[in-house]
Amino acid sequence: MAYETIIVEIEDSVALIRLNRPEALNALNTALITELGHALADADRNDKVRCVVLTGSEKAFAAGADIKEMSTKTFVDAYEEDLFGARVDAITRIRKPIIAAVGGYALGGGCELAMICDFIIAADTAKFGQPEINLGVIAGIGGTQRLTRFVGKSKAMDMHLTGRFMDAAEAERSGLVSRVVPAAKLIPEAMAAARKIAEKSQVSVKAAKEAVNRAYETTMAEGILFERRNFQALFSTEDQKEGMAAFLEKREPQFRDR
Ligand SMILES: CC(C)=CC(=O)SCCNC(=O)CCNC(=O)[C@H](O)C(C)(C)COP(=O)(O)OP(=O)(O)OC[C@H]1O[C@@H](n2cnc3c(N)ncnc32)[C@H](O)[C@@H]1OP(=O)(O)O
Repeated sequence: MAYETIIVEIEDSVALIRLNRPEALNALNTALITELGHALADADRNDKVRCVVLTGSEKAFAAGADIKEMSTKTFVDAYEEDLFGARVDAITRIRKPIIAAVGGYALGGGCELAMICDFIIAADTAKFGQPEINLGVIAGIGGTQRLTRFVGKSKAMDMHLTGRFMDAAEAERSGLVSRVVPAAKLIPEAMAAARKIAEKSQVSVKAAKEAVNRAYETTMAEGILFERRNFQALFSTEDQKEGMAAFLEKREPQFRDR
C-alpha cells in the first residue's frame, strides 16, 4: 500500500517503518496516526514479517501530536472524534514485537508512541520529554501512566510538570530505553535486534511479549500464574522440542512456528 506520511520497507523478515513528515518533525497528525495503524496491522498480518522497527528521522522520532491540527479543537471535537483513543489503542494490540529506534526529539505523543513499542533503542542524540504542560494541556497518549511505570513517580512528575527534556544517557539510566548507540548505528543496531527476534519461534516470541505486558496490567500473583500456564503450554509446540533438541545436539534450532 502507498502511504503519504510513512515509508515501509520489508527486509529479512523485518518491517522498517519510518515516520516521514520532515517538514513538521514527524508531528503526529490524523493522517500519520491512521497510516501508521494500517501499516502496523498489515505487518501483523503479513507472514513475511516477524518483527517491526519503528523510526523517524535523524532530527526527530516525533515532536509530538500535531499542535497545528489540535489548536482549534473544542472538548466536544476531541470527545466526538475520540482524539488519540481507538486509533492508538489498536497499535497497543499489535502482536508482533515492535522496536522503537529513536534519534533526536521524542516529545509528547512522540515519547508516548515510543513507549507503546515493546522496547526503545536510542541514538545518543535522542531527547525525550512530555512538554504538553507548556501548551496548557497534559499528555493524552498514555504518557502519565507509561512514563511513571518506566522511570518512577519522582522523575515522571518532574518531566510532566516542568516539561524538561531527558537526554539519552539519562533515559538509559532511568530504564526508559534498553540501550543507547551512536546515531550512525541506530538503524543497523535496531535491525540487528529485530533480525535476532525474527529467528526465534514466533509462538514463544508472542507468548513472551504477552506475558511481559501482563506485568503492567495485573497483580504479581496473577502475572506469575499467566506466565506459568503459558510456559507450560509451550511444551505442546514442535518448536519447544526442536529448541531443546538443538541445544542438546549442539546445533542451531530450525523453528517452524508450530
Ligand atoms: C499527545 C498530546 C496530547 C500532546 C502532544 O504531543 S503536544 C506536542 C508536544 N510537543 C511539543 O510541544 C514540541 C513542539 N516542538 C518544539 O518544541 C520544537 O519544534 C522542537 C524543540 C522539537 C525543535 O525546535 P526547532 O527550532 O529545531 O524546530 P522548529 O522550527 O520548532 O520546528 C520545525 C517545524 O516543525 C513544526 N513542528 C514541530 N513540532 C511540532 C508539533 N508538535 N506539531 C506541529 N508542528 C510541529 C514547527 O512548527 C516547524 O514548522 P514551520 O517551519 O512550519 O514553522
